Amino acid sequence: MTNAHMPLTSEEVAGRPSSPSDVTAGLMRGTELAAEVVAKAADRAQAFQQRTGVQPCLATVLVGDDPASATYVKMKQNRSKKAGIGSVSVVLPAETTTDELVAQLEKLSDDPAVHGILLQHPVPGHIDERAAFEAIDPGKDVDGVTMHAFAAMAFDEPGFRSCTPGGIIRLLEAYDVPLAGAHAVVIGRSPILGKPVGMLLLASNATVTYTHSKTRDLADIVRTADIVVAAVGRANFVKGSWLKPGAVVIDAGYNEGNVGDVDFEEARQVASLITPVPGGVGPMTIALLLEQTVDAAERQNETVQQAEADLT
Ligand SMILES: Nc1nc2c(c(=O)[nH]1)N[C@@H](CN(C=O)c1ccc(C(=O)N[C@@H](CCC(=O)O)C(=O)O)cc1)CN2
Repeated sequence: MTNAHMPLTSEEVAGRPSSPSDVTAGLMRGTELAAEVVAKAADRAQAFQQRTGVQPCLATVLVGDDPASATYVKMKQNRSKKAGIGSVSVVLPAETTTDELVAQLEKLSDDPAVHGILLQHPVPGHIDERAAFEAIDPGKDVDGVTMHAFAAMAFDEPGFRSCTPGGIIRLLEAYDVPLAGAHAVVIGRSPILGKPVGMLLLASNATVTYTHSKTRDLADIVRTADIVVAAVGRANFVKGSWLKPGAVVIDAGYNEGNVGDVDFEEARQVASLITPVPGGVGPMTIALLLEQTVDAAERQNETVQQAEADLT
């Protein structure tokens, strides 16, 4: 672990009051780790462009006018640009049909100038989101949302990881959190977060318990966890009293107003390490997206080179 990954004490958290009697968790600083990941991706993007004359390119697809989704897409485009990654923006009206969206994603999948595709979740309710995700070429699924990516995560095979889950694992590794044999409790079972993060933890030999809105005695189960991943989508849902002293708490919530799924003030007095919101998991999501876009460009270029070599 580099100095940049040393946990912050509460005293270092700008704007947060602390008292000498506080027993507080160290902070897992996603912003700093994400900056390192993005800097490396930017170097690779530049080297790729110098070598091939082609700029790695991410296509973002936004359906409808949800302001939060529009903000996240803008953040992804801005950070791509800063990292020397090109972006193509597709914005579709809220009344877009599943067939129209699928056609658009297939078109981007066939476009050799596009290396990665991101469909912003959630799409409007009338759209079959699974059908839309599956229209993304698995080789361009840099957001790790296709069944192909999920199977690769489940079988611990190389492939693109779902970005938030992949970012969470990188944070745990950077802070030397032992995963093998640890009991990880995942709260939430969404296809982009809860389900894949459990698969990745399992691949790292953690013992994983999935919980969700219908789980009985949730607090009692959470209290047995060495690692808690809160991905439930409800602001301040996880209370300090639910935590085992010394637990590592990953708050993957992104509720309105930059509020996480964990009651931070309570949890930090019980946990050993905790991700803040903002500044924890969120920045890692975008960092993984950019890193995987460069991976995709490199892999696609190798495939083209190989095909050309096979022809000669
Ligand atoms: N196709 C996808 N859709 C969605 C994903 C995803 O990974 N793929 N994740 C979420 C939202 N999300 C990205 O889309 C996201 C949410 C929050 C952040 C973030 O960095 N938040 C900051 C605070 C915001 C700010 O700086 O203004 C933080 O936590 O520090 C990034 C990405 C749903 N949809």
